[in-house]
Amino acid sequence: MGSEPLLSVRDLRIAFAGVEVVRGLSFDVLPGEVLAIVGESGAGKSLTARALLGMLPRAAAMTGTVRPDLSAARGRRIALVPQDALSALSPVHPVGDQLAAAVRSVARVSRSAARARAVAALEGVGIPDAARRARSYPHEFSGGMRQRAVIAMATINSPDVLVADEPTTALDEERRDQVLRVLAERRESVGAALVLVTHELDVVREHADRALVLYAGRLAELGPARRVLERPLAPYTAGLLASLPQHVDGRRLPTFPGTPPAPGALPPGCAFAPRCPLATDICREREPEPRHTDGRLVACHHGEDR
Ligand SMILES: Nc1ncnc2c1ncn2[C@@H]1O[C@H](COP(=O)(O)OP(=O)(O)OP(=O)(O)O)[C@@H](O)[C@H]1O
Repeated sequence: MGSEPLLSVRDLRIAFAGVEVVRGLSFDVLPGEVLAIVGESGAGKSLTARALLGMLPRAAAMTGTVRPDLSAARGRRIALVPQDALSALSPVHPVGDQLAAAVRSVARVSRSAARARAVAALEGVGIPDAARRARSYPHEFSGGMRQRAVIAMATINSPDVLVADEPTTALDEERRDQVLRVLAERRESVGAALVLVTHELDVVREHADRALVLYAGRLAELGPARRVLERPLAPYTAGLLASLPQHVDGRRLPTFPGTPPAPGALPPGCAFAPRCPLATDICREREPEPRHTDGRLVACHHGEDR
């Protein structure tokens, strides 16, 4: 892993109709790393990932910076592995043609060379009899095969950064493991960094180098995935872990009640304070800024006390 970031996000804010849903996020994506973005539904994971690609919904107002802006090099330097392969693939073209078109969109190569690369890419994600299956349409593929085909598509031009937004939610457990394995293999073979949006902490544990934990559109904790999971410093991370059937260091972690606040109705101070077992007056008054603590960034007034 090199040290110069591939992407630097600074004070990213995303709002809809004047209501901020991503509220001042700063982080880097390092070459070759797997950075997991985790948090509950509505935390701003997808929007953050989409901001990296320059693919925010039209109604979104964004401020802050994502540098460099790779949106014009989408498909070449940065590529998306979407949640739903069916909507990402055209229903009216054979899968192999779509992969070949992706090759030809960035490189001047003959049709037959592009086609050969398409077949090799399908082989690379474990599609059996790839030369024949390249002529099939997406609806003729199983769900797992389709998801592998979009991984082939996203990696076919060897991008620097892959962004995968909950790439396995539509699949059963067995296929989920398969698809994550294929994604990890392909990512490694093209040497891309991967930004992996997920709400599954076992996926983070198995696949990520670093974890960015979001709560209500803000950074709660960012650091080496194993340390964040083994010894969470933000009470929110600890609570997320506790929602899984497991213990950390043999200790039972405290669970927290309630649900995240609606974006337009944030409490004063720390957005997590109403659910937090450690909350004190300062938490209800002032939003904590991320601070360097124990090799990571933690946004909690009591992060160091844990
Ligand atoms: N097009 C949109 N218009 C209005 N609000 C939106 C839009 N897209 C997202 N939001 C809101 O922005 C917030 C963050 O959304 P985002 O999809 O990034 O969350 P998430 O963490 O990825 O959640 P999930 O795990 O459910 O996908 C949510 O409150 C969501 O309702």
